[in-house]
Amino acid sequence: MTAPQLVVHRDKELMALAAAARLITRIVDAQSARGFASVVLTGGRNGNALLAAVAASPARDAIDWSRLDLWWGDERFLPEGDAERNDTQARAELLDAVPLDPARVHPMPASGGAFGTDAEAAAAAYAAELAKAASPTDRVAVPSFDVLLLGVGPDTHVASLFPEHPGVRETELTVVGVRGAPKPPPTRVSLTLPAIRHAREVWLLAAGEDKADAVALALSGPGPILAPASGAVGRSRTLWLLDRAAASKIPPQLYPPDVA
Ligand SMILES: O=C(O)[C@H](O)[C@@H](O)[C@H](O)[C@H](O)COP(=O)(O)O
Repeated sequence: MTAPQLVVHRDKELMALAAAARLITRIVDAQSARGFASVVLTGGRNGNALLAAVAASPARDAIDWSRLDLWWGDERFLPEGDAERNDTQARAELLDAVPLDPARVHPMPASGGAFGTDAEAAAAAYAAELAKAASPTDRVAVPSFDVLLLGVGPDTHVASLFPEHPGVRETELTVVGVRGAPKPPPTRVSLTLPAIRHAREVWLLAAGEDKADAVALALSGPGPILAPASGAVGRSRTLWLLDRAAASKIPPQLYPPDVA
């Protein structure tokens, strides 16, 4: 397991711009190497700010949008088109402005659709969609995502995996229904840690003073049950993208780097 890499930017605006540049480059590199790229989006303010910065980037069309697979790490289990849904917000920030192949965009099911209010059935359907896209070499039934983006909650939650809740304890399923989420809305669908950990790279986004305790706790290694963000690690890279405020309580032995 790779040690987390920390990158601290002056403020959340610069963090979003720098993360967008980083994501564009990572997608272009993946497409150049393998002909396509696979990215998992996150909800939340920092995730949306990153998408807005990609949309505004002069380099954005270096990406071949027709060869980009988009998935979601979690979704608020609300009716299709609801303004609070992560995919609704992602479409407004970026997706509706770029020529994606709709067949390669995989929103999580909405409530009131084919699965009614059954979040567990919706989760099982998304797990099946992920499994179909996985390759025989994938040891977990999800594709080898190039980048899996995660916002980090003030309680160290990532996706819809909350401290000491059932979802964060899941070790077999790749997608779960979530009920009673502390962050509204209460019913959600979420990737689990086994699915998250199958990503080549996991990028965690946290900005603002209100995340400083969560960042410091997650990086101190209390284990994923107490701090789900600490369990969100990539196979080849785990990158924390922070602003100074969110990094302000990181233990000194972890950051800033010792300058010889
Ligand atoms: O559905 C959601 O709400 C998100 O997926 C959630 O995991 C979010 O990323 C964090 O709560 C951080 O949100 P902020 O970036 O807005 O603080």
